[in-house]
Amino acid sequence: MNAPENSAGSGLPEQPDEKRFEHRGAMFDALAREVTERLAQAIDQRGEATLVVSGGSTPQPLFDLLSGADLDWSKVTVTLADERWVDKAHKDSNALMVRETLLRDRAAAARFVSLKTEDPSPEQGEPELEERLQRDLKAPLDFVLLGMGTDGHTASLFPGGDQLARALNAPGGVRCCALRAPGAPQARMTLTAPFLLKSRQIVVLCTGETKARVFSDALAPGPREDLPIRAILRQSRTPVTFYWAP
Ligand SMILES: O=C(O)[C@H](O)[C@@H](O)[C@H](O)[C@H](O)COP(=O)(O)O
Repeated sequence: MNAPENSAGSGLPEQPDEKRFEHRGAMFDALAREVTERLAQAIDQRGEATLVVSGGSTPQPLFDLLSGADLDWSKVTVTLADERWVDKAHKDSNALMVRETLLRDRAAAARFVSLKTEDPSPEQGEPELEERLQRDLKAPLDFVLLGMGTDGHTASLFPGGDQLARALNAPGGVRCCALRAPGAPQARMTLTAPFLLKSRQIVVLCTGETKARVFSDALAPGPREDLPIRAILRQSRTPVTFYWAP
C-alpha cells in the first residue's frame, strides 16, 4: 500500500502512532510534508520554529526534499539530536552532513545551533553547550526527528553508554550530555531523553526489516537501558509517530 496505516487512537497515545509505507520515496514525501506543515504552523502561531534532526544516513533523502520547502526558513532554528565529537570538516560530522543536505537552497536561511565546541572532549565541551542550548533553543521544541540503530539506540543514547543513566534520567532542565559507548565509534554529545521529550512532536524514522523488529521489541516491556529508544516510545507525554518503509 502507498497510503499510510494510521493506528492513532483518541487523546495522547501510549504507544506511538505508526505510518508504514511500501516505498521509501512515498515515506520521504509524506514526512517532508508533515515537517513543513508543522514548522509553518509553529511560525504562524509563535513567530518561530525549532527543528531537531538526527544524523546517520536514513534521513538524508528527507533533508534533500526539505531544503527546497516553501517555508520562511529565516524563522527556523535547526539543531541536532546528537553529534559525533569529530572536527566539523570530518566526514562523520553530523553538522557537516546537515549543512550539505538540509541547510542549502531555501533552508540555507535557517539558523543552525551546533552541538560541538572546540574542546578536545565532549565532557569538556558540555558546560558551554549546555549554556548554548539554554540560550538558543526555546522549549518545547516544535519537531524532533530521531533515527534508531539496530542496537536500540536513538540520538546518542547507546546501550552500555558510560553516561546513559544520566542522559536518560537528567532533571528536566538539563539539555545535553557527553557519552561514550562500546557501540559508538566516536565520543558523543547527545540531547538528554527528558529534553527530547519536551517537544510538540517526535518522529522516529526507520527503514528495513531489522529495525522493524527492534521497534517491536522496544514496544514490549523491558529496561530502557537495554533498548534506550524505549525512553521515547514507551511514554504518554509527547506524541510520537514511527515512520517506516522497507
Ligand atoms: O549520529 C548518529 O549516529 C545518530 O544521530 C544516530 O542516532 C542515528 O540516527 C542512528 O544511528 C541511525 O543511523 P542510520 O540512519 O545511519 O541507520
